[in-house]
Amino acid sequence: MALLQDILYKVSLRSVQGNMQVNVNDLQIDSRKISEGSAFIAIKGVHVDGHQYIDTAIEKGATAIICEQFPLSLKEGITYVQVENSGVAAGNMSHNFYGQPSEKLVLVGVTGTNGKTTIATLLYKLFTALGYKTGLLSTVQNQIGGEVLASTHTTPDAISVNALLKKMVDAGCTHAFMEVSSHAIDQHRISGLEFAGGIFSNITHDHLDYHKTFAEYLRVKKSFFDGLPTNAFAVSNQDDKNGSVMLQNTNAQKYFYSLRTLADFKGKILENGLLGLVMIIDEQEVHFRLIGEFNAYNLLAVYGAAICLHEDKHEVLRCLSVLSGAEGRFDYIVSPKERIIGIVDYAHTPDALVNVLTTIQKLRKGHEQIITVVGCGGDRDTAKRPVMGQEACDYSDRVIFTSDNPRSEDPNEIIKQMEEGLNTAAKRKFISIVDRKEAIKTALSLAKPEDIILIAGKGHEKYQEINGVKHHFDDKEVLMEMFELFGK
Ligand SMILES: CC(=O)N[C@H]1[C@@H](OP(=O)(O)OP(=O)(O)OC[C@H]2O[C@@H](n3ccc(=O)[nH]c3=O)[C@H](O)[C@@H]2O)O[C@H](CO)[C@@H](O)[C@@H]1O[C@H](C)C(=O)N[C@@H](C)C(=O)N[C@H](CCC(=O)O)C(=O)O
Ligand SMILES: Nc1ncnc2c1ncn2[C@@H]1O[C@H](COP(=O)(O)OP(=O)(O)OP(=O)(O)O)[C@@H](O)[C@H]1O
Ligand SMILES: N[C@H](CCC[C@H](N)C(=O)O)C(=O)O
Ligand SMILES: [Mg+2]
Repeated sequence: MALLQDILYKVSLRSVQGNMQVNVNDLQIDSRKISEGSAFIAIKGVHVDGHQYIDTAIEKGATAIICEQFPLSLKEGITYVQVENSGVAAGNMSHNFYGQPSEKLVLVGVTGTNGKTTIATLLYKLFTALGYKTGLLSTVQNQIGGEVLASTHTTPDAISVNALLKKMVDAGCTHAFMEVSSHAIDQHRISGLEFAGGIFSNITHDHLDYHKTFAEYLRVKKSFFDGLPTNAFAVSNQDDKNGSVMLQNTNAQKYFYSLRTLADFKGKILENGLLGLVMIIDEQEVHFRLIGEFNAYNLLAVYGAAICLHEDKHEVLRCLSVLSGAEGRFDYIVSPKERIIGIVDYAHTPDALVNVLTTIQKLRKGHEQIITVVGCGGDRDTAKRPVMGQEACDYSDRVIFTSDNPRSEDPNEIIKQMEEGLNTAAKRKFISIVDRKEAIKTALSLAKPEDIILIAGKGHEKYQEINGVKHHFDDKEVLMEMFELFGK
């Protein structure tokens, strides 16, 4: 519980009608979650305008309304606060309501098209291994020390972020690592948070359904770094075309990592195989369990951030060398009899798919076929579908197009779009099987001893979302079931 006036600290107000000294029991951006004595923040969303739920919120017990426009008629006994931007207000108000939790621990945000979960999870594991009680907000799961909480978003809404950070503070966490998605930046889910540092992984094609242009996607990602304070650090990828642009206007202390040129955190790959990576980092040779060049970048980002947080370099590398990555990222199993390698990976962008497939190509000894099972999510960027379709065929011997999470779309239509524009060579390699289980089964039936099967796009996900219903589905579980069924 807090005074409305206090939780409006730092919020840009336009006008107020009613009493600012009222107690607020709870803060909500969703009228469906309102209880007695709540404050309701009306946000203009992608689908509907929260302002149309103001009266419903009052009927359910809201006593304070925060909005960008006052309703035509104001109700007696209710405090109405007009703000410049409801999304930004939600961020700042949540921060105040939950007692400024981000200022009570070291909070580091990770942004970029690919690698956020891997980097944030590695940082969580690293700092836990270094002896700190640590929190994590990620696509796969949220963690408060050892306690695991289900995750619904890559970056939760402002209220949930602050509620979770408060739980971390109350549980004694000193550090928290969180993914910062472009949707979250754009929707101000991170407004008001005090970051000790920010990390940039890379930026490639994704989410153009939402951001419309690549320039806008880049601008949104960059605004995270523009907003960092002077005492924070910003660690960026020197080898990404936009790695420098990202930090161009930040006030934070700038650092770069690179595998190719001189940089604050310079790495070199000596070996890259199924057993992991051998790298030289800061003149020290280290063996890591993670696979592929893209993970060498993730490891450098993690190393750089740990050094910025004043951890001992030898200790950091020693702890990092034994860590595994995040669930469902290059997760592989070898079949017992025919030594077929099944890889489950979360590659759901063109860049990630090429990275994972080129990594697999480098791992093969020569004769093995690469069989890829891949789909694209519904209600998401449609432009990436034909690109991912072509790439899968370019880098594999056989490809099975299937469903990812169709959501509200017809999965056959999505597959059709993946097939569009395939070149002649690609057309000879693919078949389409809409049922994902059948697709994986077919991949197994095609596989000869020692072949490599990549099942891309869903990684750790334990469901398939079809028309608003999440049905249990686990790529790794199905893969193991098929290994057994075929006795391979
Ligand atoms: C497209 C998108 O990002 N949508 C997010 C957005 O919802 P929205 O703008 O569609 O909300 P809306 O339905 O238009 O409603 C507007 C407002 O009215 C309120 N409302 C609505 C109905 C009602 O009866 N009463 C009411 O008060 C809503 O609570 C909301 O505040 O704001 C909501 C609250 O924060 C999010 O839960 C929701 O995430 C949806 C479920 C989603 O799927 N988002 C994905 C795309 C996403 O955010 N992904 C990124 C990761 C992407 C990546 O990096 O790969 C993520 O961070 O998870
Ligand atoms: N640094 C990287 N560069 C390019 N691709 C990567 C990198 N790290 C991981 N990948 C690929 O991208 C996939 C997703 O990785 P990860 O889950 O770490 O990214 P993310 O940014 O958290 O994704 P999301 O936006 O869905 O939260 C991996 O399964 C792998 O195929
Ligand atoms: N965070 C990403 C996850 C995509 C995962 C993929 N399996 C899909 O459903 O498209 C998103 O919400 O766009
Ligand atoms: Mg993620």
